[in-house]
Order: sequence, then C-alpha cells, then structure tokens
Amino acid sequence: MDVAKEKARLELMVKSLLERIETNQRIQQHFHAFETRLLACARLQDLLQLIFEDMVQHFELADIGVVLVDSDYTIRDMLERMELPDYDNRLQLRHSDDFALSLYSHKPEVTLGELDTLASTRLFPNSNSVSSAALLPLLRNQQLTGSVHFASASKVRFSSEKSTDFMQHLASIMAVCLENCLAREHLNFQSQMDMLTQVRNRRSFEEEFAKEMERAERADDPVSCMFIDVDHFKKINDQYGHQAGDLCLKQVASTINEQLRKTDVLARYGGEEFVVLLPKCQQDSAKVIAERVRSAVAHLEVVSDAEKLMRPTVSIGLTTWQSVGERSRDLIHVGERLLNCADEAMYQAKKGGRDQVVVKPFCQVV
Ligand SMILES: Nc1nc2c(ncn2[C@@H]2O[C@H](COP(=O)(O)OP(=O)(O)OP(=O)(O)O)[C@@H](O)[C@H]2O)c(=O)[nH]1
Repeated sequence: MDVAKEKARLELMVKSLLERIETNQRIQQHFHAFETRLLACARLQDLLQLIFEDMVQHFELADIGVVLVDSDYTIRDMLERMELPDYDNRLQLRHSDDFALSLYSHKPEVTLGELDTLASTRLFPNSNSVSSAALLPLLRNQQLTGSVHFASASKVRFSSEKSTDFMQHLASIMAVCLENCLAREHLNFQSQMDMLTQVRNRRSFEEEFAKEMERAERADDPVSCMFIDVDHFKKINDQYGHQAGDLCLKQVASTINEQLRKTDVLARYGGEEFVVLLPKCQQDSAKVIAERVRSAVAHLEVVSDAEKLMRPTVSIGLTTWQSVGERSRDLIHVGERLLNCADEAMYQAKKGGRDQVVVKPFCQVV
C-alpha cells in the first residue's frame, strides 16, 4: 500500500468533512438566530410581521406563503377584529385541512422541489418567478394545522436531494409559535367579550372608551354615545322564563350590531342594558342610527324554545360630545358626563313611554 497516497487521501477526506461541518454549523446558526426571534414573539401581529416581512430577507426568499387551517373561523374573526393587514394574500385560511394535505403526497413532511406554474400560482399568487419551493407542514400532535411555503427564483435552491433537517426543526418551531400566539390572542379576545351576547363586556368597553376619548380630543372629532335598555324586560323573564329572556338579549344584541359600523363599539353594560360608542359621528347622523336601531329591534320577533313569540323594544338615550379645540384638563370627567347624559336621556325615553329615542345635549356640569 502507498502510505503517502493513502495519507493524502485521508487528509482530503478529513478536510472535506470539516468543511461540511463548518457549513452545517453556519446554516444551523442562521436558522437558530431566526427561531430565537420567532420564539420571542408574544403577540400574533408581531409574529406575522416577522414571518411575512423579515423571514423573506433572512432566508433570501423570492416569496413566502402561509396556509392555516381555521375550521371554526376563529382565526378569521380574530384577524378581522385586530384589523391586521392581509399581507397581500400571502396568508390563506382554509376551513378544512384538505388543501394543506393535498400538498403532501405521502405524509406531511418537509418537501422540496421544482414547482409547475399551476402549483406556483396557487401557493404564491403574487410571484411569477418561482422556480423551486420548500413546503413545510405545521403539525401539532400529528395533526396538520397549516403549511408554510418558501419560494426561490433558483431551480437548485430547494432541489429535492437537499437535506431537510433544519427546515423540519424550523417548521416545528413555527407551528408551536403560531399555536401559542393564536391561543393567547383568542384568550384575550374571550376576556373582552360578554359570554351571553358575544358583544364586548363593560370592562373592555371602558378601555376602548378611554382610548376613543383621547383620540377624539386629539383630532377634534365628535363622539356620540347611546344607552340602550330593553323595555319591560322583567316581564319577558316572568312571562316566558329566564332562558327565553337570555335568547331575547342575544338577539337584541346582534340586531343592534347589524345596524352599526365596524368601527362603532357596542358593549353589554349591565343586565339588559347596552352602550354604543359612535366615533367621528355628529349628533344628526347619530340620531339617524339610533332611530334605525330602535326600529330594527321593534321589528324583531324572537321565538323561544317553547315556541312563544316575544317582541322586545328598546329605549335609547343619545348624547354627542364635540371637543372644542382646547385640551380638556379632565378627560375622565368629560367621559363620565357623556355616559351620564346618555343614561339620563335613556331614562327620559322610558318616562316618555319607551320604544323611543331621546337626544340630550352634552353638559359638562352636573
Ligand atoms: N334572562 C336574563 N335576565 C336578566 C339578565 N340580566 C338581567 N336580567 C333581568 O332584567 C330585568 C330588568 O328589570 P328592570 O330593571 O326592572 O327593568 P325592566 O323590567 O326592563 O323595565 P324598564 O327598564 O323600566 O322598561 C331583571 O328582572 C333582571 O333579572 C340576564 O342575563 N338574563
């Protein structure tokens, strides 16, 4: 045996192995750096921004796409409520996991390869230069919860013979991060809602109210406020039972909601009392809306489980506050007065015979 030749061959082999180890270490550090950033995200909006904006740069991608399975539409409702951007349709929600499953022919595991035009337009509707892609399944407890897609303009970047270990790890981190952020956001959402009527609860209203008053004062915008109380609700309970009363409250709440804009804030303020905040709404327009709400409820027919017909009506008090350019020294007091004036107007509507709207001018002093 030629010892010198064998030594040279072995040295070459060791050198090549060391180079591979170094390359793998660099790739691992690159993935690890991004995974640390993903794990640090506590809010859904931060996580999505990181995925759709920073990830493309970090991994030098041509595009990125995310499909999430949203069987009960909770993600859709949450994104709508949070008014998050649609990231140019790069985030797709699917009612079932059929679409995500169809991407993985055998079992859901990282898949690399060239993309035909059809698949490319389905996965990356905004990019026309995708040559290869990596499909990363998002799995929790063996269940497919979504799929992440990396696009490259290069044919060889995601060629099928390449190793997928790092991507597999990244996919599992992304699945956990998305699940955590969605669960946290959902919990936060639930804590702001009234369980029976599925409109905001009083605590959440008060937070929104304080924010809106500050915003309106800065912008010199008007704010209108309605107090809405269901008439003779005790009678409804007494006559048809508490469960029928609950059903009535639910339907009154959703009827009120249907008459409002997305930016209006509706909350259940107490038992059978609701409050609505109408930002940037002058008194004249607010009066039209209040009358529309009153009329919609008056036309409502609620049928109880025992097939009894209930026809609820509401009394509405309305007040509008207009900031007059100077900054108020006590915005909390102004807010309290706005609510009190609307409440007083609502009591006048009760006294006046119910099923009516009463408008009361805003007065700062009691
Ligand atoms: N079913 C049901 N009833 C509720 C709920 N919260 C409060 N109530 C009832 O709402 C009724 C409110 O009655 P009152 O405050 O006397 O007012 P009202 O009968 O609506 O009469 P007016 O407001 O004067 O028109 C009470 O009987 C409460 O028990 C609820 O969540 N579900």
